[in-house]
Amino acid sequence: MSDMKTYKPNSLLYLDGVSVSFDGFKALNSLSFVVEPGELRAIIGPNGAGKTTMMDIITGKTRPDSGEVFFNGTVDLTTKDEADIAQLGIGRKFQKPTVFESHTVWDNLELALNRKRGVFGTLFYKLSGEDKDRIEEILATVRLTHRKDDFGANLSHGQKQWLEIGMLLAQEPQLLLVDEPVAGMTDAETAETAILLREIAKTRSVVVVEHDMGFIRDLGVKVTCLAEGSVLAEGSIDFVSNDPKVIENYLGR
Ligand SMILES: Nc1ncnc2c1ncn2[C@@H]1O[C@H](COP(=O)(O)OP(=O)(O)OP(=O)(O)O)[C@@H](O)[C@H]1O
Repeated sequence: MSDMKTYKPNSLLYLDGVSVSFDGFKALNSLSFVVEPGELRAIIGPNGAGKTTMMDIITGKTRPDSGEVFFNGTVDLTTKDEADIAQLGIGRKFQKPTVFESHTVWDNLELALNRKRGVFGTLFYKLSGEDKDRIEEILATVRLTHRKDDFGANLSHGQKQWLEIGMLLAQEPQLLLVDEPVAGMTDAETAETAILLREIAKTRSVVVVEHDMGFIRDLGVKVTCLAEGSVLAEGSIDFVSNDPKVIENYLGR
């Protein structure tokens, strides 16, 4: 029993019975789910279901009142602060893009690469060939090679979102949490984002929260539907979207 408490086999992210209340309101109510290494997971659910709170718990912004949160099978995230958790390899992309508008796409990525090194590393830092290769690789992944010399300000909304995903990739997270990436994107950008996230999930795990059901369908991965702070249904998009509880609480609204 005690072994089970400290080792969660074959999980990159493990939540069990996580609850948190704000002024007596249960934002999370015994939330449990597991993300495997290399998995891309989609999270859906109505407004107020607890999706943002769930990400706040994983990243150490909010502490659960009860429940277990483990990273990589053994690391108890409830004992770590936000900086520790980022350092452990959990990256979070908020809904609004926050790229440096007066810097070029390339410089944004270079800055993100430097951030990983910390102050001391940056002091004696000169861009190595290896770093340049990594930036080129990230540019290709986030579809911005042709825009590398353009200022952040001149990118489309979708391209800003991709650049920010690229900036997170520069920090080599093992787990990437992405909040509503396609809100405000064109249809073409939305379709491309599904492909892009699938590519990214070949080398790390990704958890993506979205309301856009067409996009979720394009992802073609396991879906977890939250409602009232816990899991309502989980499985393929067809399974989840045909669940009467999901229709009643979310899709049919
Ligand atoms: N810091 C807080 N203080 C008080 N209430 C909060 C706090 N954070 C979240 N809540 C409440 O908890 C509930 C869950 O909110 P949460 O933002 O996690 O839902 P969500 O699924 O992300 O919704 P949305 O799709 O609208 O982003 C909401 O009713 C919200 O008002």
